[in-house]
Amino acid sequence: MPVIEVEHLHKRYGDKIAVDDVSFTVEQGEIFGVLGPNGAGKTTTVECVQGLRRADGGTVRVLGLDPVRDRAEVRHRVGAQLQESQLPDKLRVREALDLYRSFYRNRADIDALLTDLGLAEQRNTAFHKLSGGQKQRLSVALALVGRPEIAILDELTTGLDPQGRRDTWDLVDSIRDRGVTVVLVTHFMEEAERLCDRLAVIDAGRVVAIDTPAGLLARVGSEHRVHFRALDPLDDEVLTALPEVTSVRRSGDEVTVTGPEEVLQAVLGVLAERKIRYGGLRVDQPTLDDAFVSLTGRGARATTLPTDERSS
Ligand SMILES: Nc1ncnc2c1ncn2[C@@H]1O[C@H](COP(=O)(O)OP(=O)(O)OP(=O)(O)O)[C@@H](O)[C@H]1O
Repeated sequence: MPVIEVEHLHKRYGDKIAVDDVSFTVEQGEIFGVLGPNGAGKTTTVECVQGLRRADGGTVRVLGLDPVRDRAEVRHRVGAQLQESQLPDKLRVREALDLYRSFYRNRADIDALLTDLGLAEQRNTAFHKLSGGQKQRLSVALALVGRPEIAILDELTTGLDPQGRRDTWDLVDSIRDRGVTVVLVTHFMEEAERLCDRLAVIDAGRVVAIDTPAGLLARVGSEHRVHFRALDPLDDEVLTALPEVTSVRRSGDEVTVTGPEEVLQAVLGVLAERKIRYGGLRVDQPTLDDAFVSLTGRGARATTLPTDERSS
């Protein structure tokens, strides 16, 4: 059963079209990703879902409600992550949770939440003394303090180190395990691949694909790329003659061979057979980055708009 239904959402800021035409549904209990480069319209889309912005066209239903007209009800049932700067420096972790809890009809057990989010030891720590990862966990805790049915997490791991990012991913899994539907806004491919059941890829205000991570990968095919440096003379034909090889590229003694999953074994076999020494062996598998590039014609981390347009 869908808990969020967005149909032909359109939103402008003055003359600027932030969201052109976006449609998707989110099913109960899933982690749904909204993925796209900076300026694609992700935040505007989820702000319309939360009822924080009024759409200029299309319809949005959340738990069967109109998020603008039924804002009060939606606020109780949809938890959203706060931006860091929205908390005063001196506010302590426990105080922040107590305060935000008082806004909600359904109230989470704060001690259990602190333990679950690994913040029990920081309960009396002032906000400005928390590390980046702890601040991030607190913002997630604040999104959960009203025991929401849906949690919207926007750019959750931006600014975290790799360990902090992995910890946060485990946290998102555990939120879903509590039965909460998660909408995750991100421009990190790896994050989307690791966490999301399905995702909408948004580019320049439009949905370019909605699929599972595996489904998106399948769209770019399953070509693997084997890179190595040939330390002995090697004729390209030795490689192109292999049935597993679809292409061979050379740059000096650097060789890149593409083919299906079996291409690595085939290449290693022929190098061993001909006693050709090699170094720097590396294999690239297709990633969501490749899927993104093939869907949109550019990398996910690229900014889509020139600076002057983004500042308007
Ligand atoms: N309040 C606003 N007034 C004018 N333009 C805005 C406003 N908020 C966003 N925009 C513009 O609308 C477009 C979509 O912005 P939005 O923040 O929704 O994208 P995003 O995909 O979330 O980007 P990011 O990953 O950078 O947060 C961008 O071009 C942005 O500059």
